[in-house]
Amino acid sequence: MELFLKYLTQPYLLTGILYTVMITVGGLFGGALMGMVLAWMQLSRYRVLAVFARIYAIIFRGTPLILQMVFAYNALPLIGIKLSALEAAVLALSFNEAPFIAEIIRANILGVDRGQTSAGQALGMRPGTIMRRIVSPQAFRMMVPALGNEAVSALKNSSLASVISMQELTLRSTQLASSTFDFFSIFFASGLMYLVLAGLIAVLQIIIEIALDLDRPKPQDRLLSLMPWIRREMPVAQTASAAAAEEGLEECMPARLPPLDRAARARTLAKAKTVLKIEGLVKSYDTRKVLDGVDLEVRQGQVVALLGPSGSGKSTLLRCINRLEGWDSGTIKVLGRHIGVDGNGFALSPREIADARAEVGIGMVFQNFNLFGHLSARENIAGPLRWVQGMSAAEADRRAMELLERVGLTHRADALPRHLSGGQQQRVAIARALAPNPKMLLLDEPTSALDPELVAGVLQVIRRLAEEDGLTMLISTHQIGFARDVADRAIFLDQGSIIEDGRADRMLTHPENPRTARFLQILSDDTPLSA
Ligand SMILES: Nc1ncnc2c1ncn2[C@@H]1O[C@H](COP(=O)(O)OP(=O)(O)OP(=O)(O)O)[C@@H](O)[C@H]1O
Repeated sequence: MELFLKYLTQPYLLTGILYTVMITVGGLFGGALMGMVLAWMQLSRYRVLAVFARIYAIIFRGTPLILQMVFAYNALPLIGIKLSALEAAVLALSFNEAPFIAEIIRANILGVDRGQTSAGQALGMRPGTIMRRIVSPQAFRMMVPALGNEAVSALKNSSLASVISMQELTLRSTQLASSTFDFFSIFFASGLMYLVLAGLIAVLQIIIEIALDLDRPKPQDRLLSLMPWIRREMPVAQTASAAAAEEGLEECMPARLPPLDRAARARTLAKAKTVLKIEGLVKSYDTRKVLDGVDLEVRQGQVVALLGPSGSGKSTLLRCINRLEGWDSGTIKVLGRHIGVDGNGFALSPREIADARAEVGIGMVFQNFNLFGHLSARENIAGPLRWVQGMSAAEADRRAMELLERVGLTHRADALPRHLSGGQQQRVAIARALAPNPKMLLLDEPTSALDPELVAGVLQVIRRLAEEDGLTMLISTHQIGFARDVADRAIFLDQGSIIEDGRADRMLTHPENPRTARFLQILSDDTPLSA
């Protein structure tokens, strides 16, 4: 025991720890930098970069680190690169760690829901902004445990540097043991030192996880959770009316509003300019045609309900308009401008498409809300205003609160999306889409992911946009009553083609095409007709 304690505090071993830490930290730092580059290459749309990254991974994951260290220390001098033992160890460990860290980064980036990227694109964010502001913060939170494992593994691998005479902890323990023959005490002490270092990594990992935890309890709650014997005062259960007020529904659910003055709207719309013009749009996935020659013209202020059976191509059509999808042939012009193609007919880069989206101004609301999961309701709105429109923080914040007030959610401004109900999330998503004052709003089944009691609040918000703002809207919906009351025009899509197009109130009560009639009949059997 005495000997063990002596070795535990011996300067010779303690300085060995210092080298071990230097190799580990250097290797991890270099590995992380190279790993980021490799991950970027693998995710790049340029296939050749991905191939290079793969070849690198095969070589450095497939050969032992000990050989790589020997190569860096003994072989590199042959081509004029002379490194100290420390430099060679750090270099080899960096090259060895890089493909493992790259895979951790890549897996977690791919693990972020695709809808987050679509929402960023629809808001006009450039690919770099989406990666930096939306994807990376979410991916990093998920990759911390795996990076912690990698750090412990690098710590243990640093002991292989003893093979190139690096004076780290393992080599010094071995040297000491061979001169004193006190193997047990020395290796026991050195093992304990490795354990302490690994423990420090685990503590650091926990601290980072707590710091990044969006749901972390307030400090006083955390203290209380360590003392389960202390009984906490619990909030009294909500009454139904309090729950409704919390939902913001009271304000959003007045008695059903009177129908639109269709004659007046028709007169205004007849004079309005064309906002959207689609000609001969054809889109296929593999060999299957999903849109088959769609022609459509929408005027400013017009509210168009897009109806059709599941799989008829409604979402695809909306995504094409915003260039979230490419297509095979045909043209789409928004306010006279092609999104995705320059004046000479050449395809734009993703960055140029993002700028075009932001300039043209098309808002998009998704079926699954696609709020940015790591940002509060307020930041979901204010963030894109700062990053895309270049607004000041104060101005963006003011606009966010103004819009949250419009959708009845100022009291939930600082809540994370996952702490909001589906209806509240969709209302925040609508506020976010409205924030940059879009010329046109595309809504892709905005209520289909909601519980029935939350649908009305969202529909009322949309209806106000039509009536009070005169916003041009294209809404894919199965809410026939809502479409009949709010839309000026209804379009029925079947197998990628528009088979009926007319005044919403007429078409939805007296459809001409038998397939429209059958579809409406099925819906009316299943769902209540009014919003
Ligand atoms: N990324 C994709 N890859 C392959 N096929 C796809 C893809 N996205 C959609 N599809 C197919 O295209 C067809 C049209 O899909 P779309 O989502 O546009 O229909 P929809 O009318 O919006 O349906 P729903 O009402 O169920 O949302 C469907 O058959 C769907 O399976």
